[in-house]
Amino acid sequence: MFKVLVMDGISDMGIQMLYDADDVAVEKKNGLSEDELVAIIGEYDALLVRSQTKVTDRIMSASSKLKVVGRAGVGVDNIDLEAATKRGIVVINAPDGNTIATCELTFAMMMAVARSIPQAYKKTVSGEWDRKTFVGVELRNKVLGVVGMGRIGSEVAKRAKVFGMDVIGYDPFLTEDRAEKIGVKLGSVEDICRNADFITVHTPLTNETRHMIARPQFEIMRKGVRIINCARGGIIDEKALVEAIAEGIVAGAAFDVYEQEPPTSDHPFLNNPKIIVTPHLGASTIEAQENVAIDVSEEVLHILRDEPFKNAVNIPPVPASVMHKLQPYFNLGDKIGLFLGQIVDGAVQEIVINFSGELMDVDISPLTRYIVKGIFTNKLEGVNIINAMHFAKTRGINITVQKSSASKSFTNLVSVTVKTQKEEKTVAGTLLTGYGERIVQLDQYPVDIPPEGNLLLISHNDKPGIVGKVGTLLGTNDVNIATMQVGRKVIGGSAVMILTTDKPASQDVMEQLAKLPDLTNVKQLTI
Ligand SMILES: NC(=O)c1ccc[n+]([C@@H]2O[C@H](COP(=O)([O-])OP(=O)(O)OC[C@H]3O[C@@H](n4cnc5c(N)ncnc54)[C@H](O)[C@@H]3O)[C@@H](O)[C@H]2O)c1
Ligand SMILES: O=C(O)[C@H](O)COP(=O)(O)O
Repeated sequence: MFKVLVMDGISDMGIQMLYDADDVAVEKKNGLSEDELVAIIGEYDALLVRSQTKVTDRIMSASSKLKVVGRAGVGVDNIDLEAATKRGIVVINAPDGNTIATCELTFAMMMAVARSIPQAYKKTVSGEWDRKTFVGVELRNKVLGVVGMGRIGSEVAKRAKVFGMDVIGYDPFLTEDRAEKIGVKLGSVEDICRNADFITVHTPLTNETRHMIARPQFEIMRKGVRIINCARGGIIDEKALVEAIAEGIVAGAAFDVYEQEPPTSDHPFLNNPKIIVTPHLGASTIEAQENVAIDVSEEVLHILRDEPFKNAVNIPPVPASVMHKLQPYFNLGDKIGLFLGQIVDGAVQEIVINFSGELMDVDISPLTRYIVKGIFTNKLEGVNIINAMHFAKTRGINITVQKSSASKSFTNLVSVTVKTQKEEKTVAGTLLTGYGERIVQLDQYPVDIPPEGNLLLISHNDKPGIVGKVGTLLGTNDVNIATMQVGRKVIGGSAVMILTTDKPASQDVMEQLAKLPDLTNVKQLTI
C-alpha cells in the first residue's frame, strides 16, 4: 500500500482518484513546519504540495521511501530540485491546469488598475460617494507589453486583442510565426518599456528575470504606465516600482505575488493607494484547483506504480513522438546495463554507448538514462532514471554517446562498453519484432540470449567436453538449465557459454564451477 501525504489544502475533488485507488492510502495535513514534516515524511511514498510547503533537502533526506513530490500548480521554486534529483525523487508539476485562472486574474487586475475598482469599492463601503477621484482609462487602443509569452502570457495576449489592445510580446522562445498567429508584435523588453501603457510579466523567477523590470526600465517607460505582476515576486523590483509611482512615472500597479510571501505588515505596497494587492490568488479558482489536483494525482499514480509518466520537472521532457519510438527500448537499455553492471570488475570510469539502426534520428538521451541506471543498479543504492546521470557525473564517470548508421545484421542495435581501471566489457542488444529483447553480442562473441532471470556466464577455452562437464555439475546440484548459448571467435580459442537456469546456483556450486579445468571465469547474474 502506497502512502500519500497531501498538504496545502489541495482540492479533494481533484485527488478523488487517489482516494479511489486500492493501492493508495491518502492522508491530508496542513501547515506543518519543516521539523514536523521531517518527523513524519519517512512513512510516505508521495508528497503533494502547492506553493506553501517548502520541500527542503532536510525533508527529503529524512525519507527513504519518498518516490515523488507532486506540485499541484506550475512553479516549483518551493521544492529543492537538486536535492530531489540527487536522491532519485521525481518532481512533477501540473503546468496546464491553472493557466486560464491566472490569465483571468491578470485581466481582472488590469481592469481593476485601469478603473481603480478596489479603491473605489473601499471608499464607497465606507460611506463616501466619490465620483470625481476615480476617472480611469480604457484598454481599447492601448498598448499592452507582455513579458513572457508562455502559457499564461499568450492567453493574456489573446484576450487583450479582443479588447482592442495592441500587444507587444517578448519571450526568447517566441517565434515570428507564433507571434503573428496570436496577433502580437515581437519586441524587446526595451521596446515594451518605451511603448506600453500596460505591462504584465509572465516569466518564471530566474537569475535572468530577477529585477528585469527595475530602475533603468522604469526610467524609459511612458508616463502613466500601469504594471501588473501575477507571475512571481521579484521579477519587478518592488522598491523601484514604489519610487516610480512616487515620481509619477507609473500610474498604478496590481500585484498578486511578492518578493517575500506573505509580505510583512510594513511592506510599502500595503499602504500605497496606487497599488492593488491580492494574496497569491492566481490559481485559486475551483476549476484550476481541480485541474491541477487531477493532473498531479494521475502522474503520482503512474510513478508509484512504475508506469510511464510525463511532466517530470527534474528530467528533461520527452516529446510524445520520441517517447513512442523509444519506449520499447527502455527495458532493453535497462537490461543491457544490468548485464554489464554485474559482469564488469572494478570501478566504472567510462561508459560508451552506441546506437545504430532505426534509432539514428531520435533523441536517445532518455534511453541513455535507463542504460546508466542499469549499470549502477547493483552497485549503488537508490539509483533510478532520475538520478542515474547525476550519480555518474558526481563520480567523474565519462559518458559518451555515439550513433552510427544501420548495423549490418540488425535493424536496431544498442551497444554499450563499460571501461573500468581493470578491464573493458561490451554488451550489445537488439529488439526483435515479435521476440522482444535479445543480447546479441558479449565482448567479441556473437550470442543470442533473452536477458531474463538467472544467467550463468562462463568464459572457457574452446575444447571438447566442457559443456558436458558444466551440465553434469549443475544437474548433480539440482540446477536445471533452461537455455544454453555458446560463442567463440575461432575454433580452439577462448569461448563463452551463457546459461539461463531455473533457479540461481548456490555459492557452493559457483565455487565448484570455478574449479572445473579450462573454465577461466564464472559469473552469475540476475536480470
Ligand atoms: N499567481 C499565481 O498564482 C500563478 C499561477 C500560475 C503560474 N504562475 C506563474 O506565472 C508564470 C508563468 O507561468 P506559465 O504557466 O505561463 O509558464 P510558461 O513556462 O508557460 O511560460 C513562461 C515563459 O517565460 C519565458 N521566459 C523565461 N525567461 C524569460 C526571460 N528572461 N524573458 C522573457 N521571457 C522569459 C519562457 O520562455 C516561457 O515562454 C510562472 O512564474 C508561474 O510560476 C503564477
Ligand atoms: O505556480 C503556481 O502554480 C502558482 O503560483 C499557484 O500557486 P498555488 O498553488 O500555491 O496557488
